[in-house]
Amino acid sequence: MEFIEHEISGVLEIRPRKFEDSRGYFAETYKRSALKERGVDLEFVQDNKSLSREAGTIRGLHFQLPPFEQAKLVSVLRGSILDVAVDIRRASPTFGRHVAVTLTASDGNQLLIPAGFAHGFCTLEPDCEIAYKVSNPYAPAQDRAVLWSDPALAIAWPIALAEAKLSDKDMRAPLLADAPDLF
Ligand SMILES: Cc1cn([C@H]2C[C@H](O)[C@@H](COP(=O)(O)OP(=O)(O)O[C@H]3O[C@H](C)C(=O)[C@H](O)[C@H]3O)O2)c(=O)[nH]c1=O
Repeated sequence: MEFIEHEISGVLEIRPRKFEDSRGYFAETYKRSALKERGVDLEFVQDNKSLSREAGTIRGLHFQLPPFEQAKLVSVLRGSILDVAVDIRRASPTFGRHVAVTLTASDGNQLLIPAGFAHGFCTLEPDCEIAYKVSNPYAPAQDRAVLWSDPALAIAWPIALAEAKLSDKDMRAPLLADAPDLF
């Protein structure tokens, strides 16, 4: 399992080792002890999966407020996504900055996103299926979003505003500067 640091401390790209043979491959895609050895001691309590049928689908930027804040371990089962984590901790020196990493089923790379970050992705091809672990259960009352296309975030999404496919909820999300509840 290889760990790759990115611009914001705590956000880690993970590349599980693939054991390939004539049948295909085997990979350990999550090992608590390996994360703990890397200084990441998280207990994941829920697994999620989503399928997005069209390329250019945006899901996010979502987060849950304390006491149900969620760290996430994101994997791609089919297709490829641009995965984005935005630091929304007001006291953080990297508040409002983001990490964007292309995750693909073929690479098997993952993104570990600490609590205190808003998470979202854009699909890069049709029929993208993602699976992700979260460290707190779903809590609708604490579920929040900030606008994926907020100019202040300067996220280089691979899709024009008018072409993105997203939910009404995500269309109506507030700008980061206007978000009432952050960390
Ligand atoms: C997140 C979640 C949702 N739901 C229900 C609530 C809705 O009726 C339905 C679709 O939910 P939503 O539109 O929020 O799904 P996504 O847009 O994929 O949201 C996710 O997308 C971004 C990328 C994330 O990081 C979050 O984990 C999550 O918010 O599933 C549940 O029952 N449990 C859950 O844990």
